[in-house]
Amino acid sequence: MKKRIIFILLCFFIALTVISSYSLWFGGQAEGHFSSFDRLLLAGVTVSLLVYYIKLDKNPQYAHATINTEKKEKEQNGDEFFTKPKITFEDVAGLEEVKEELVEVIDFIKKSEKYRKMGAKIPKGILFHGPPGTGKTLLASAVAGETKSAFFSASGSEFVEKYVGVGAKRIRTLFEKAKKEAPSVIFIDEIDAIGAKRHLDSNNEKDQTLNQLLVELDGFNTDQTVVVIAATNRMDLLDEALLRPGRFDRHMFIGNPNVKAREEILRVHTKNKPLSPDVRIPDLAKKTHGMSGAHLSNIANEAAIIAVRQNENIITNNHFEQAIERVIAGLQVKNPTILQKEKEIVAYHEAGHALIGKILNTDMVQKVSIIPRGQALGYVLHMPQDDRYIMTKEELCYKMMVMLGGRAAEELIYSHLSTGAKDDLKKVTEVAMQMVCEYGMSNLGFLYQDPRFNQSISHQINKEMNRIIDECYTTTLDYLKNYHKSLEKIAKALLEKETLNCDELNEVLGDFKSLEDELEAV
Ligand SMILES: Nc1ncnc2c1ncn2[C@@H]1O[C@H](COP(=O)(O)OP(=O)(O)OP(=O)(O)O)[C@@H](O)[C@H]1O
Ligand SMILES: [Zn+2]
Repeated sequence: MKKRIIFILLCFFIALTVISSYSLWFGGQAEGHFSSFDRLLLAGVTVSLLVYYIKLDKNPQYAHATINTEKKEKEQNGDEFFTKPKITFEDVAGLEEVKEELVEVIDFIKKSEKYRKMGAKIPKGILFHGPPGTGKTLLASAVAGETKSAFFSASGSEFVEKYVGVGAKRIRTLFEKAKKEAPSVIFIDEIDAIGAKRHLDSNNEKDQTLNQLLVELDGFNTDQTVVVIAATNRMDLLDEALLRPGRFDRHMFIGNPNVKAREEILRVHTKNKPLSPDVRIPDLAKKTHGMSGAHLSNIANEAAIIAVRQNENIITNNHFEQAIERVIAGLQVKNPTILQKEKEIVAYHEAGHALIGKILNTDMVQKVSIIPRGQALGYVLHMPQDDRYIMTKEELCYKMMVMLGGRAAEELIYSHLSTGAKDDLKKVTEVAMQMVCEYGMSNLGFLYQDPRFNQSISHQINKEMNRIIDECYTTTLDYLKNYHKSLEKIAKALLEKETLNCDELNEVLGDFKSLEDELEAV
């Protein structure tokens, strides 16, 4: 309203100024009505009004109408997804392994010409998967920031929920725009919203959107530097077509941070905050086991808010304690003492797996961790091995013993059983079943057995499987008893650091001798 009144006034004064000058320029009738002073005054008012009007026009409050039309135009040509982020890898704390993998992609975007000359194809699709709030979005924008690329960010749910019927069209526009602005990074968060498994009988909006996405992924040429990054918390839901080579074929797991990474994340988020000397970031990192980067950034922010509310100009350790309590309450996490006890059990369980692996010298342990991942409370990652087509009976037994190492360690240390070995036991049972029924490696002889067709023998099969598993378990327990000190060492290190890589594990074990080494020594 105000803007309109000023506009009318402005027009009026411009008209008056023109009329007053008319006589001056053309010697007209009006000469007698306007003195030189009047003309000067009129011109002054007009100029002031003009300046005021321009100022109003720039004020967002009054520029609303213009913004709305601009927004509509942007939606039509895909600009609504577009930004040029300033974030770099420095703003992303931890996640070192993922960053290392991404360096290659960054190099490609920066020096795409060099790669193209060699006939190398651009790594097109990258899939970030892992729990929420772990920095997937942050990392994707950092890739754009590091390479000074255009960043197009959209969420899968936007394509199906808000714009029913136009999802496919919007995907097309998004890719067209990104190609035009290349080098560019397209980020599609919550890809599962459009990329979930398709059903044969349906041809709904979602399937059309997904089909369009597949077409676009297949469609771009090698001379266009466009990298597409998608993110999901539910990789298991995705349609296999999306994960095929040439589409999202590079999968990177973005997990919750370990204690060291949590410390770094807290440092990033407290960088510009006034901290009291009693705030010890390493201690805060220890207290926030199992939390994501988003939780930690939330804690830093909450602590600052609490300090302001208490009229203090510096954030103290007490403020952080309160903030952590609030976030924990929000998460409805079990109380910290139970949490600590469970963490210990998980530490011994995972240490058991890793140690049996080392004793038997089976697959090389790449990483041991007590940070929850999916349904598992901890995990041991083995070095990817060459494809094996044949395994000996001994190797199969070793495999089962590594799987049983978790449960055996729990029994040895706590002498009671927990539910934590469910998955291990399932896998062990499968191996034992194959040994008895398919590989002829039991007292039942060489016959291929199918318990579904031969009910009468299923009792004997179960007995054999039990015998094999029991023997493996007893040996595993004996090994752990003999190597008790090493088990303690690994568990303690895990409780302290939460993850151990191959070198760190070897360091913890010191001059460790595997069974093979021992035998050789004899
Ligand atoms: N590694 C990290 N370093 C610094 N800050 C982090 C990190 N991880 C998460 N954060 C903080 O948490 C916020 C949320 O992270 P982000 O949106 O990237 O998570 P996400 O994995 O994409 O989550 P979602 O799966 O819910 O989309 C970030 O804005 C940042 O403040
Ligand atoms: Zn286990």
